[in-house]
Amino acid sequence: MLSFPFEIPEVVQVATMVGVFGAGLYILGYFMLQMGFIRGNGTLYPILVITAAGCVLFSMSEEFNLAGSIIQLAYISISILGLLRGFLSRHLVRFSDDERQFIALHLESLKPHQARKLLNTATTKTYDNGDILIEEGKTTDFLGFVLSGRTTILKNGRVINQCGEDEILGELTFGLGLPATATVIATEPTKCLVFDNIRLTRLLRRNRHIDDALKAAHFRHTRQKLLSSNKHTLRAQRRPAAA
Ligand SMILES: Nc1ncnc2c1ncn2[C@@H]1O[C@@H]2COP(=O)(O)O[C@H]2[C@H]1O
Repeated sequence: MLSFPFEIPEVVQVATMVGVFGAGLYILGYFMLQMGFIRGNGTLYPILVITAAGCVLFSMSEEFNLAGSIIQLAYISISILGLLRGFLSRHLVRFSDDERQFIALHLESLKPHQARKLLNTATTKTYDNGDILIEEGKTTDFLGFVLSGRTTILKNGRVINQCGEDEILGELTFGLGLPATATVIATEPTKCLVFDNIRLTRLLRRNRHIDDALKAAHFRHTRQKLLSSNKHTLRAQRRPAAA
């Protein structure tokens, strides 16, 4: 029991007050977690738990309780492990130049460890001139990012656009199980980051943040494609008139 040079009522003993403060922190942290204000795998929640557990543990100096102490020590240890894991996954992730090219353009809102998870579902593939990446009308599981080269987009056998470096292909029907809206043919040796559909779908189902970031990237990109497609149509319409 803590002793003080002056008399204070037992109910406001420092250790008790610290314990009550710790209990308050536990409740506050859990409330914020359940309300979605903080994330369980972020930094704030484990820090709150460590502080709360430390306070409750300190309050037990008044009256030792083995089971209570074990729980507090376990909370502290697990939270430290969680913080360490978060730190390592944030600071030890590495990307290849190709992956960095994709992240810089389309995944800026993702944290490095989230981008790493997403890119773990992709591999680099090369296509020769004339290779078909996607066939119109067929259900495709192709989702790729063009690292270099050139592809031609055809609809009903007619060229409607061209896509090259830094563009996404297969995004219009990805995850929808619908037939591809166009045929995509490599018209130069083309290198792409191609996502493994099954692994990617599994990851997106588990991780809403990555799913949102990828959908946002597809949305922005589709907008750009629409503008470039409009330009392509205008150019094609002008050509016979100029001839
Ligand atoms: N007008 C267009 N301009 C550029 N790319 C297109 C156009 N229409 C379709 N595509 C691409 O061709 C792909 C065919 O498969 P998806 O429909 O899944 O996704 C499509 C787009 O990535």
